Amino acid sequence: MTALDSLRETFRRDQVFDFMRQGTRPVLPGQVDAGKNILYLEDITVSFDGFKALNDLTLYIKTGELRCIIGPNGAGKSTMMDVITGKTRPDSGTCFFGQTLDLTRMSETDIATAGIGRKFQKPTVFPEHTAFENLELAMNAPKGAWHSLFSQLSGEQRDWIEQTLATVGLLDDRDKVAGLLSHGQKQWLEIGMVLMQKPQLLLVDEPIAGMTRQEVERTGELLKSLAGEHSVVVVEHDMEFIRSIASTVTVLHQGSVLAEGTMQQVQNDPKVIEVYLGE
Ligand SMILES: Nc1ncnc2c1ncn2[C@@H]1O[C@H](COP(=O)(O)OP(=O)(O)OP(=O)(O)O)[C@@H](O)[C@H]1O
Repeated sequence: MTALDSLRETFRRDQVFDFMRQGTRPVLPGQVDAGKNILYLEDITVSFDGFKALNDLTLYIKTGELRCIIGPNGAGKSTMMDVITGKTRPDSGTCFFGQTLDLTRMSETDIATAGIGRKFQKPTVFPEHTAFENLELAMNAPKGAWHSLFSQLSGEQRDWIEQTLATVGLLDDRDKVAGLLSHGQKQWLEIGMVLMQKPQLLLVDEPIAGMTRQEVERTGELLKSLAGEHSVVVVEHDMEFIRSIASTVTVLHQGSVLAEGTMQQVQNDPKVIEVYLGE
């Protein structure tokens, strides 16, 4: 048994919490009973026309950590994110959020409500609305735009929007329409929009594509600052960026975990070198 396998065995959810396997509890926002880990993917397989995009994938994300997922094109990174958010259902395997929420049995909406937010690669902000309004719309998204148009913000809601603007570095641009923000600022605004739902787990797809060097640095700082209060999973190709933010890196290859450890450990792993050189 390799060191990675024995680590997996130690943390297998069914060994640590086996009495809880019977079913899911009702979804209550903010009540995910995360322990040491917030996310448990075990033996996940996803096939597309017989091709295994994920192949017995087992992966755990610790509560409050910032984890980077890397891997060559087609390794299964997006498919893994799709399984976590309920967009893709696995053929087999389990995917638990906290110790009791079985994500494979929940709708995409219920998963989002339970506290998993995803920031896609392409920003989808509302360009005609200000940064402040974008966050207001995101806060009210579950209730619909109609509610947003005709409801008054409470002081608490206003504070939360302002606090989020500060977190993503857009307080000075709060009244600027999003269409006029720089590419990097649009990305931060969208991260802010996801944060409005107070997710415990934040999934971020390739956050720095197309950013200037300075924007890349600020994005790294932002993601690091979100870890702790949130668990953050970042899929990214840029090794320099990953080295600057991640303490733990997981390398996917052909739908499974090839290696896991610090950037230095995975970089020196002969299996990883072979896969990347072979690209
Ligand atoms: N809906 C689908 N139908 C058929 N094949 C798919 C589908 N989605 C993904 N695949 C295949 O599954 C494999 C894994 O794809 P996935 O997008 O998860 O990889 P990735 O690691 O995110 O790649 P990239 O870094 O290029 O985004 C690829 O070979 C892809 O072609």
